[in-house]
Amino acid sequence: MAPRSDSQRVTVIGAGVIGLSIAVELADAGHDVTVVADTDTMQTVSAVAAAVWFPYRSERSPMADELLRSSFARFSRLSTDPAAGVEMRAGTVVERIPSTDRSWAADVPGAVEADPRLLPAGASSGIRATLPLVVIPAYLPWLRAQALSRGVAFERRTVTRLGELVGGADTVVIAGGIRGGELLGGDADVFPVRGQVVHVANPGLTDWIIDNDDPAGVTYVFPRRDDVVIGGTSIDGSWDLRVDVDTELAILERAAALVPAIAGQPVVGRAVGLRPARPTIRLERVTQHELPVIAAYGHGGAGVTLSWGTAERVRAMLDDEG
Ligand SMILES: Cc1cc2nc3c(=O)[nH]c(=O)nc-3n(C[C@H](O)[C@H](O)[C@H](O)COP(=O)(O)OP(=O)(O)OC[C@H]3O[C@@H](n4cnc5c(N)ncnc54)[C@H](O)[C@@H]3O)c2cc1C
Repeated sequence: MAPRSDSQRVTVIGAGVIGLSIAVELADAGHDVTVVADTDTMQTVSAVAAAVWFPYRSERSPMADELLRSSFARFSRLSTDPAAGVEMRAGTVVERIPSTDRSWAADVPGAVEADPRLLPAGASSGIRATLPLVVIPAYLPWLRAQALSRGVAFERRTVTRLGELVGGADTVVIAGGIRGGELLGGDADVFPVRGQVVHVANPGLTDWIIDNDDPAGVTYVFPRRDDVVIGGTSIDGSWDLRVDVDTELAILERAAALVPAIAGQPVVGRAVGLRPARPTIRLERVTQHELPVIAAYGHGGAGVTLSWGTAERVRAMLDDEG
């Protein structure tokens, strides 16, 4: 895009899915973007994500619904580019509690009531839907390459205080995930929700299944290309990043009960990540700092799901007030 007269120098702190999406979006809008991060993208929480478009453990509100919608539309478009690693895949969301929120399905084309005969024992209902499934090992490198091809610069370091960036940036966007509040004087509302996953070889599955209210523990099976991501756990307040062997065995057992083809498949990977949870996503201008700041963190278990909507909001904030 041609340089614009009101182009800003923007430093984005964070190279997870939120920071990278924002960087691409702002570069597309003609801004001069630098991403500063102290973790390689493939070592972030984003690299642990399963990752299907679904509003798990994140704010539900009209604003969040808008982020969901715009991200869905963007991922749908990206699914036509095989290099991006986004695939539209059919699957089932199992419901065990009659009051389960199913408002997310309102904007999903073709979402229908699941055939009760195909649901696991104990399910009260379910939804069949075709959703974006983001193959993270392909998608995150692709996203970073998209940023680089738009002229985004990358720096690998820790930002210890915002004052360091004065003179080099007109606006700072904080996309620091679980650490998002640290540079803003702390944020007591952010907390980790520990998630553990195991990857097994893909026996030829394409359909995904989510059974979040399985009484034995949250269970999901997301076939990617060569492997299948199986989860999981959802432990509020736990900072423990170690893979727990007993937890892994229990996850495999629950998943095999749900999808028998999983049984006996070789384990090819395992991971633990801390979802950056917050009662509300922090997506706003923050004043009274050394330079203009936009906060963009606290996406819980839906950072991939909400990423493009978040990036579009940040772009609008810069354009409206830049
Ligand atoms: C097991 C599991 C399964 C999940 N499944 C899904 C799913 O199916 N769908 C979905 O949408 N989401 C899913 N999620 C949630 C998703 O992974 C997160 O919401 C998302 O990754 C958050 O992205 P982020 O960019 O905000 O943070 P992160 O990926 O954590 O990135 C934070 C970045 O900020 C940088 N940083 C922070 N502070 C500083 C600083 N001071 N200086 C320099 N750099 C800094 C870090 O280095 C890093 O680059 C899952 C999460 C887990 C753990």
